[in-house]
Formats: sequence, structure tokens, C-alpha cells
Amino acid sequence: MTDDLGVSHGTGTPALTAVADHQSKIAALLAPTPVAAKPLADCLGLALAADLAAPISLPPFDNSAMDGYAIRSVDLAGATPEQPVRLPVHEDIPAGRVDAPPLQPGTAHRIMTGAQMPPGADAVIPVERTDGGIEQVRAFASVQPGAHVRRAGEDVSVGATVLTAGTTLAPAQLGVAAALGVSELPVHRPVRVLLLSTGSELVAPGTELQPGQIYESNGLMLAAAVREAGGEATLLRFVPDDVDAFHAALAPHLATTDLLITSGGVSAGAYEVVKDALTGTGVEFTKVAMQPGMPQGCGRYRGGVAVVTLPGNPVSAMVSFEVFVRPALRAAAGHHVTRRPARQATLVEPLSAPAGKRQYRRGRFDPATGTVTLQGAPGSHLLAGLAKANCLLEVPEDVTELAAESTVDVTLLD
Ligand SMILES: Nc1nc2c(c(=O)[nH]1)N[C@H]1C(S)=C(S)[C@@H](COP(=O)(O)OP(=O)(O)OC[C@H]3O[C@@H](n4cnc5c(N)ncnc54)[C@H](O)[C@@H]3O)O[C@H]1N2
Ligand code: MOO
Repeated sequence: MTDDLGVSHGTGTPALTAVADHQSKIAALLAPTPVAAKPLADCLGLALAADLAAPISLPPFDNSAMDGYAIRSVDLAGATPEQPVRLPVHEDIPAGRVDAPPLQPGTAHRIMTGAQMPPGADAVIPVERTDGGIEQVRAFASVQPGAHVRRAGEDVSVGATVLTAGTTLAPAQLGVAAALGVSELPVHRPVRVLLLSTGSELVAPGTELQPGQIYESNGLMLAAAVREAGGEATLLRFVPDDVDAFHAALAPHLATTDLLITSGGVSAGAYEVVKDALTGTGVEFTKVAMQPGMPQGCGRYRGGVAVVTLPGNPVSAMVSFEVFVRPALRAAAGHHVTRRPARQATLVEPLSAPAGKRQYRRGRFDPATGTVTLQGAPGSHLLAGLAKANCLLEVPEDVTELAAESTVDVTLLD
């Protein structure tokens, strides 16, 4: 028997965990977050926790769609530029005026966009089709009954379901809630994520690199990914490679954390602090049949906080976040849409992939041509390729070669 490194073993080599199985395990770790009412201004990006029924109709009353004159359409029958119809103007109705007297036959009320239609009028003639008169008006065209009138309830009828539970609240959803007079909405609290990065070679961007050091990037990148997914992120960087220091760093945050995400320190080396500290606390480590992102772990720290341990290689960490964490995080925070948009695309160049692993390559999808171009080699340290990519290509476990022009599944990242 030969393992994924090409090394021969006896029959005791553990099988790789399937991607779907690890996804399910992580999804099962996160319970739905609590629900609370929040002011609309604080709801952007959160998931609505209950259907929203319209407390009023929209528009609430019949109103004019144009600046012009409220009239009876019969009074303008036959009006043309050559033979205009002349009507006396009795009232001015700006938006907000509600005491305009009923329109008498053969007269006009000057009316503004959004103003309530006066009783007796059945249409509006826009000012551009008239001479714009104040005392009297000459209309140069006829209009159909109902022309330029916005009817009460034509957008929303009172009681109708306007937004369903699980909707992610974006500007338009907040807009319609405000238009309905709703000031706060029941929403799920975001998942509170503690990000922890270890590694004695890591230093903060902005400082000078000493030999053997690299800049810490996973923590910042994953914190941004958590926020982009609608979660709350707290970042703990430069936790020393020491088991006691690791537990001490965690302790003050446990009561306010739903999910701990670590990166690094989980593979097969001698200084794997995450693995050393979390083994025996309820976290299990495994190798998943994917590339990048093979070394993974998850569980509950001392029976409480959910834990996901991501591999340290930066591309592995980000791809693993996309595949395992992001959908679980969104589901727990009540979002019905947990997955990013998927497309099928035509591969521009051939590629090779390892047998028995699902490969995620970084690509640029061109929506105009439906093609996808690889961004860099498969190596999981190649962060610049990820930064140029707008999608992940998925090569199934049983596929080792794809010719140019093959159809591939891609997940859009932006
Ligand atoms: N003998 C084996 N070696 C390795 C295996 C294996 O199965 N057997 N797996 C390889 C794979 S695949 C991966 S992925 C990595 C995962 O390693 P770790 O999760 O233990 O991560 P580290 O060793 O701590 O770091 C890996 C790499 O990433 C850099 N790193 C780590 N954290 C950060 C950070 N916060 N910001 C930027 N860069 C970071 C670190 O410097 C290393 O270069 O293991 C392989 N090895
Ligand atoms: O899984 Mo590692 O993620 O191949 O670099």
C-alpha cells in the first residue's frame, strides 16, 4: 500500500478523511447563534431571524409619479400641441399636503411627485406636456386614466411577507424595512471567532525581518475572511510555541468565543504547539483528502468552545477556511445562503492533480467568455496567486489530468 507521499506501508496506514465528512463535522460543532432585535443601522450583513410581514401598504396612499397636474383624464380628451386644453388651476399640492379639496370637473390641481392624489382626479399630466401655468394651465396632450398615478399597495400590501427568515440583510432589504416604518429587526448575533496564530518564526508586518523570520499573514487574512463572512473576529498573534503559554493565552477569551480557529502547528514536525496543546482536550486531528489543506483538526476545547485547526501554509489556511469554516459560520449565524456562487467554466490550459485528493486550484474566471485561467502552481505557499484569483477550481478526487477546454466547477470568491 502506498500513501499520499508515495511511501509504502503495511495495511495499518489510516485512510484520509473525505472532504464532505470533515465539512459535516465542523458544521455540527456550531450551534445557531442567539437572536436579538437590533436597530436597522446595525443590521447590515446579519441574517434576519423571522419573516417580516408588512405593517403597512406601500405606497401607503395613491400618489403622483410626476411633477405636473392632477386632472380628470376625460377633461384632456383630444388635447394636442395645436389644440391644447385650457384648465384653471385651483390648488397646489406639494408632497406631504393632505388637505387638498376634491378636484372639480374641468379644473386642475398642480401636484408634485409623491404628493397624495386629490379625490376626483384619475391621472396626472407631467409638467413637460403643459405650459407650466400657475393660475391656469394649457395641456398639450391627453392622458389615459391612471396615468402617472402610483396606486396604494401596488408595491407591498399590508400583511404580505416582504423578507423571509434567513435573508442576509443588504442595503435593499434594510431600505424596504425602513420604508415600511420598521425601526429594528430580529437578527442572529454573528459567530464570535478567536483567531490564534503560533510560530516562533512569525513577526508583525511593519517590523524589520531578521534571518529566518517571516511576516505573520494568516491571522490578519483569516480575521478578514471571518468578517467578510459576517462573523466577529478577535486576533491573537504571536502566541509562543509553548503549551502552557498557549492555554494561558486562550483562557481570558473562552467565555466570549464561539469558535477558536488556529493556523499552523498541526502537521508532523517536532514543534507542533497547536497539536501538542489541543490533543486530549477534545480536539481530533486528521488528514483530509484534499490539496491544499490536508492536515486538519476540529472538536470542542474541554467540552466547550468549538475549535477548528487549519494548516499553517497560507493558501492551505485560506482554502480550508473557504471549504470548511465559511459555510458552517454562515449557517450558524442564520444565513440561508451559506455557499458562494458556483459556475461551470472552460479550462484554458491543461492541469494535473493528485489521485485520491480533491484539488482546489486558484483561478481567474472570465464571465464574458466563461473561461478560467489558473493563477500560479498548486503549492500552498504561493499566496500571490491566491491574491490574483477570483475563484477556486475544484478537481474531483478521481481526476488526475484535465485537458485544455475541459469543463470544471468553480466557486466565485468575489
Ligand atoms: N512530514 C510532513 N510534513 C508536512 C506534512 C506532512 O503530512 N508530513 N504536511 C505538510 C502540509 S500539507 C502542510 S499544509 C503543512 C502544515 O503545517 P502546519 O499546519 O503544522 O504549519 P506550520 O508548520 O506551523 O507552518 C507551515 C508553513 O506556514 C507558515 N505559517 C504558519 N503560520 C503562519 C502565519 N500565521 N502567517 C504566515 N505564515 C505562516 C510557516 O512559516 C510554514 O512555512 O505541513 C507540511 N509538512
Ligand atoms: O495540505 Mo498542505 O495544505 O498541501 O500544503
